[in-house]
Amino acid sequence: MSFFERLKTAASAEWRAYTGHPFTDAMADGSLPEAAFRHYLVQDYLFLIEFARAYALAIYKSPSLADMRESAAGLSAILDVEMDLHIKLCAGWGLSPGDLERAPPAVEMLAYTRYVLDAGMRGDLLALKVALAPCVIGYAEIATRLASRPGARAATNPYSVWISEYAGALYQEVAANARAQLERLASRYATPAREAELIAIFREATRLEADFWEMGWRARP
Ligand SMILES: Cc1ncc(CO)c(N)n1
Repeated sequence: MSFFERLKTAASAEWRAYTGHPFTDAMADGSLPEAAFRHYLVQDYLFLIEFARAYALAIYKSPSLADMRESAAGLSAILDVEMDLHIKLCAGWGLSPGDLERAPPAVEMLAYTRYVLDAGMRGDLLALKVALAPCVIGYAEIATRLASRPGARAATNPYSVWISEYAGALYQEVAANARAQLERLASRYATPAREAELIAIFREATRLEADFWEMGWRARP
């Protein structure tokens, strides 16, 4: 079993709660109230700013130049591609990038990003990449599942743009690269003695991902 499969198996309850959250199903069938999505997306913009910092930390923590380049590509995928989706969707509600940056941060956003940054600061690159794994690999898995639902990508679904972005080839490739790098790092740095510590980080980050959906879900009118 691959390292990532072992992490997922060890945190299967948390992984299910995250990847199968009702918020995601409501995006697929278009029934999610706009207010909930909007609250989620504004907080997700703030989240991505902090995640960009986490990728910058991963560059710093990289033992090799190849690792450095991988994290630099991840950083660029956030700053130059993913955030454009948020800017475009929020512009439709009359929100500028400045408005988004000034939004009051929600505790769920703070808890998740602080957790990942802390795991990365006290740990090595593998620990940091384990903390980042639920994010990028999880969204790729969620979007693929949602895209397979009938009507999910239809123009009548207000969330089709979001689903198509994360189910699209570009994001799927970012996730596949992240997964491949995780396996390479695990083969170099994961020891049986470290497995419990790494599983604990993965489980906690996955739980905080589910809490992030829950934050949006609670914002339904
Ligand atoms: C909360 C959260 N997790 C993962 C992703 C994927 O990058 C995102 N944009 N937001």
